[in-house]
Amino acid sequence: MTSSATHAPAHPTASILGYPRIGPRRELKKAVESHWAGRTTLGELETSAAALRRRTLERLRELGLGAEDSAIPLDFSYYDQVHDATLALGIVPERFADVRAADGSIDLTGSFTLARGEGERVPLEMTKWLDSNYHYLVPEIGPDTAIGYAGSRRVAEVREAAALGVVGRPVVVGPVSLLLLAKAADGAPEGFSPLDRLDEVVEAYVALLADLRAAGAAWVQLDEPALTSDTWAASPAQVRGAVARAYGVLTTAEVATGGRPAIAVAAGYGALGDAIDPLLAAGVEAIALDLVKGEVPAASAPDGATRDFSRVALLGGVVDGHNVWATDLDRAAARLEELRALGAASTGVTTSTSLFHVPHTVADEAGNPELPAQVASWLAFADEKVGEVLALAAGPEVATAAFARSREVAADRAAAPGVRRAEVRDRTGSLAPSSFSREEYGVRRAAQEAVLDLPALPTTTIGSFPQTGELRRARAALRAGTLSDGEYTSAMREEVARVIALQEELGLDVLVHGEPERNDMVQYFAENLDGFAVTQHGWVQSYGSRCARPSILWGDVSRPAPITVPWATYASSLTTAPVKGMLTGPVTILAWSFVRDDQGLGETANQVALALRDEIADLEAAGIGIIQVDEPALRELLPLRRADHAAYLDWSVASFRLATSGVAAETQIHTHLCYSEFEEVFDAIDGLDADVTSIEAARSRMEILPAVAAAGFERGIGPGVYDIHSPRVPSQTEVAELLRGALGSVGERTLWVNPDCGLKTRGYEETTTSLRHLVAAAREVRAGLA
Ligand code: MET
Ligand SMILES: [Zn+2]
Repeated sequence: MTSSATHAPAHPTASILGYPRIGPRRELKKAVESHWAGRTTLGELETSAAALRRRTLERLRELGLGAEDSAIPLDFSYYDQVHDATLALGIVPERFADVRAADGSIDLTGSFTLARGEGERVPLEMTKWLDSNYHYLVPEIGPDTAIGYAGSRRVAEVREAAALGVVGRPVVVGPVSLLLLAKAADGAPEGFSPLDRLDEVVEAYVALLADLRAAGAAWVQLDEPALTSDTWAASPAQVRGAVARAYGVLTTAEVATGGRPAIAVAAGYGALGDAIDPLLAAGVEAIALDLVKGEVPAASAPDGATRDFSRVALLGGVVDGHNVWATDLDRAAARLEELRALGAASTGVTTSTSLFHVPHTVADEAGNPELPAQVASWLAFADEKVGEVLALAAGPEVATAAFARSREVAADRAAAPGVRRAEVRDRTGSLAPSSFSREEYGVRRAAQEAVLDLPALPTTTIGSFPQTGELRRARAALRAGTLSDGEYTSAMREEVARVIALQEELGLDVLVHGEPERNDMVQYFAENLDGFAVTQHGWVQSYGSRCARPSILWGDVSRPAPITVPWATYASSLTTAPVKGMLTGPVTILAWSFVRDDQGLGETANQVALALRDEIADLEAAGIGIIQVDEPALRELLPLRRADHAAYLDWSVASFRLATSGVAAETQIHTHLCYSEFEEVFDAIDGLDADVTSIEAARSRMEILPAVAAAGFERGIGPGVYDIHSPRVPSQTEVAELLRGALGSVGERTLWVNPDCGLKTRGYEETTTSLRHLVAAAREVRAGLA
C-alpha cells in the first residue's frame, strides 16, 4: 500500500470525463476522410487535428474549467480511444506485424491500416463500447503477442496543451478494461484469456504513466468502464483480482517524487459495485463514479469491513454524459451530499461518462424548425453540461441562477403539452395480454403457405438498395429548398420503380421497395412520428470517422398519418410478386435515439410499438402480406449487469410483439438482426415470435446454425449468405455450398436465402452480380431437393 495520496495534487472540484472529439461541424471526420482519399498529406491532417484540439482547450477554458488544475481532459483520438491504448502497448496482430517500426512504435498511417484493413488483410474487428452506440476496435491478444510501451501521442498532447497554457488531464483506457474488451488472437490455445497477460500490460502502463508525468501531467485519468459490467468471461472475483494486481503495481511509484501522475480511475456506464474495494486498497488518488446509472457506494464492503475513503478523492458523476437532458441540479446536489457523507479526502463533481456521446452545443440548433424552442430549452449538450458541472461544484448558494433555471426547466418539461398525452396514455394503460400474442405458429404457417405460394428456399433482400450519389443529392437539394417536396417524391418513386424492375429481372421471390426515401432507418421514423425532434448539427461519433445524428424522443409517441404505406403500395402496384413492407422496430428506435428520461424505457417502447402497430395494420389493409420489422439493436441494449437482463428482455420482447401481433394469421412477419451472436439473445429472438428471422451469417460461414437447430427453433430463418460489409462478390458455388451446409441443420421448409443486411452502403455493380449469384445458387440447391 502506498502513502502517495497524501502528497497528491488536489483533484479539481469540477471536471468532465471527456468531450466530443469530432468537432462541432465534424471537422475531424472531414480532415481524416480527405486524407484517406489522398486529398491531403499526413502533415495537413495533423495540422487540422491540432487546430481542433486547440479549439477544444480554448472552449473548455472559456466555459470555466480550470486551465491549471487538470480539470480539462486530453482525450483526442484520430479514430478510437481503445485502439490508441492498444497501440501505446505495441500490440498488433500477427498479420499486421509490419506496421510496427523497429522501435516497436506504430505511426498514424499504421494505425489507420489496422483500423481499416488493407487488401486481403482484414481490419481489427469492431464492437460496441459498453451499452452505447459507439464502436471500438477490438485488440487481439494471444499468449505470444509482443507487449511493451511503444510511445503514445498523448504525451505530445500534454506538452502541446502546456504550450497553450493548459495543464490538462490525459485520458487513457485503463489496463483492466483494455484486456476485458480484448479478444483472444486467432490460434490462441483453448482457455487462454487476454487477462492472462495482465502483468506485461501493467508494466507497459507504468512506463506510459512515467512518460506522461515527465511531460508535465499532474493527473492521469484511467478509464475503467468495464468494471461496471459483469457479463465478461472472467468472474467478478477475477476482475477484482485483476484490479488489485494492476493498481497495486501502478501506484507503486511515488507521486511526490515525480514518479507518476496522480491516478483518477473513471468507472462510467454503471455501478462500480465491489470493484471499488481493490481500488481503495491500492490507494488510487481519485475514483470517478457514475451516479446517474450507478449508485453512491455503501459505507462498508460486503464482508462488513468499513470502507476507508479518507485518502481518496471521490468524483460524483451526476451529470449524464450519455443523454441530452438538462440535469435536475437539486437532485444532483442531493446525490453529491450523499457522496460527501462518506468522508472522502475530497469530493468533486464530474460527468457520468465522457461527453463524446452527446453533440457539442444546443446553441447550434437555434432556428432549427424540427427542434421546437421549448424542447431545446430542456436540453444540455456537451457545453451546457460543462456549465452544469460548474454550477454543481459552486453549489446552490452561489450558482443561484443556474439552480433556479434548472427548477424552471423541470417544471416546464413536466407540464408541457405533448409530454404526456391522454390519448396515448389511455392506449398503453389499457393493453390486454391478447395485444401481445398471435395465433400459434402452426396455424400461421399453414395460412401463410396457402396465400403466399412461395418456392422452397425463397430469396429476398433485407430492405435497402444502394443509396446512390443521386439519391443523396436529391435529399440535400430538398433540404436546401432547391427541390420541391413533389419533385423529391417523384425522384424517389422513379428509384422505387427501378429497384422493382431490377429485382424482377434478377428473379427474387420477395421484393422490397428499396428504402430510397430514408436518410436513416431510425431518423426517418422519428421525422414522421409525434414526440420526436431532430437536430441539425447533433452529430456524435459512432465509430472512426462515422457519425450519427440521433433523434430526440421527448414526448408521448403517436403516428399522425401512415408513413410507409404509400411507398409499399406503389412498389406493390408495379409487380405481381409479393412486396415486403419495411419498418424499424421499437427497441432499435429507442436504442438509436436520445430517449426521454422521465419514465421507464418499457413505457416509451410500448408507445412506439402502438404507432408501429397502426402502421402495420394499414400496410396489411393495403394488401401488403409480408412485413419486416427490423430489430438490429436488440442485443445492443442488453444491460451490463446480468441481474438486469430478464427485465430488459421482458419489455423489449413485449414491445416487438405489441407492434406485430395485431395482424391476421396469413400475414407473415419478418424480423432482421444484424449480428451472428444468435445464442446471446436466443430466448429473446425466440420470444419475438416472428415468422421469419434473418441474421448475419456469411462471415462466420453459418457456424451458428447447428445451435439454432439444437435449440429447437422451428420458424423461418434466413442466415445471410452474402457479406455486405465488403465489396467482394460471392460466387454462385460459394452461396450454394453455404445453403447446402445450412440444410444440414435447418429444414428446407424454413430456410430463406438473403444477404447479411441492407445494401445501402454498397454499389450497384457488385450488388447486382452478387444477387444474381444468390438467386442462381438458390435455384440450383432447390432443384436438388426434389
Ligand atoms: C442495420 S439493419 C438494416 C435493415 C434495413 N431494412 C436495411 O435494409 O437497410
Ligand atoms: Zn442489418
